[in-house]
Amino acid sequence: MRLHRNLVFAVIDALNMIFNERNYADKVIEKVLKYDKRWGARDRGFIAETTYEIVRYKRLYAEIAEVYEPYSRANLFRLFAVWAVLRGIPLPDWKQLEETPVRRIKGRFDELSKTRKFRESFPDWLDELGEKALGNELWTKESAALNKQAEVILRTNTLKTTKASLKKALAQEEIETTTLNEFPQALKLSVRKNVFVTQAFKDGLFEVQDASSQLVADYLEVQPGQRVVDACAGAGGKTLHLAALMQNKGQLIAMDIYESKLKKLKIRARRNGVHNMETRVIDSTKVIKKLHGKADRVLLDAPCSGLGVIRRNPDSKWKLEPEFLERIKGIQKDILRDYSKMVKPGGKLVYATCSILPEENAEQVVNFLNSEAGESFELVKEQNIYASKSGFDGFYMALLTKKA
Ligand SMILES: C[S@@+](CC[C@H](N)C(=O)[O-])C[C@H]1O[C@@H](n2cnc3c(N)ncnc32)[C@H](O)[C@@H]1O
Repeated sequence: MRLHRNLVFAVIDALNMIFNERNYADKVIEKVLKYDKRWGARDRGFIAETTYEIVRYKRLYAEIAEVYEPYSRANLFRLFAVWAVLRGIPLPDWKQLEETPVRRIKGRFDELSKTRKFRESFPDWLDELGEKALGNELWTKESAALNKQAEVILRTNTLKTTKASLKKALAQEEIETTTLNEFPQALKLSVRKNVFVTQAFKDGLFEVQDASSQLVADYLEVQPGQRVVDACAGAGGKTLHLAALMQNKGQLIAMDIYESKLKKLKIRARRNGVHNMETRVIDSTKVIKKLHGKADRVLLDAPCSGLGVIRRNPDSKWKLEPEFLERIKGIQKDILRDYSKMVKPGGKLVYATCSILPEENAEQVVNFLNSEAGESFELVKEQNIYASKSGFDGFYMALLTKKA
């Protein structure tokens, strides 16, 4: 591989915005990719993937390069040089890469790789937390799996098409996909491509949604004609799936505390041909109270640490803080206590997170069941999904029923 100056400079700019200015990696990459319209798919892929890789391994590369935050431009080039050397990419004779100590980099890599928190590049507190929560063996595998690039998975929108027809439509647009056995509506891209520009996407034939996430709506066992509440709907990845499972029949109420997210959901719903959904902003407790005892099904896809989806958001390793985890656990507890009241007797509730920490998952459910609000509920089943075992995002889901 030959390194191109303007692409490498774009990576350095992106790293500066992510590490020093603390912007979100996905937003930064979106911005940097707009620098030059002439860049092709391969150039864009280089910028995005190289930036993500250096974000993933920030701690390891910084230890190898012996550089500390905030990173000067010269030090960002040193991080880049570590990435290039470890990949075996020949370094060009640019002045920014002069005097790169290739042998020393390889030596330090071998030494530091013996220690998990350096090898997998996790902050001390998170590495300790992961080991305490999952045990040494599972966390060692999981921390490695969370550093793998996530594949692109699509969910067929069964309101508009079938998986087989979607596969064909995408093939006509030169997008090859394979099916995944345990996921009825999923297609996996054989080669990473921008699927948002396809006609199939514009026609609402699919949404991009990780395979683990596709299990959540199924878990709620919805039926056409029911009243279903998605209480933490966000931009509605799971709401759209619920609408499809309900075959557009019944009432689907999507809620969130952020109106901006629900606005995005409305746009997606239109594209998906969803007609049975309405959105409600949770701007007071009244919004929830109005629905007490009225819902056949309630989905609580709760806000969480996102530890299960680090493959997609590697910068969250560096943004997450112990205080945030404590705060979010409090919110999860409140959500379970307050929103579960919307379930009618005999109805069902799913509590889900994209975290792998028991304290956000099974322990929240146990505490809820032992509380006054939870005494009329029973746990039917629960599932922990680990990236190291499934190859997809880490997730947790629990199905509860309210006694009739
Ligand atoms: C894991 S995300 C939801 C993702 C979404 N269900 C999907 O599939 O695309 C959690 C959502 O909960 C929302 N949220 C945070 N606090 C909340 C609260 N107290 N009540 C309702 N929603 C809340 C966040 O704005 C966020 O959109």
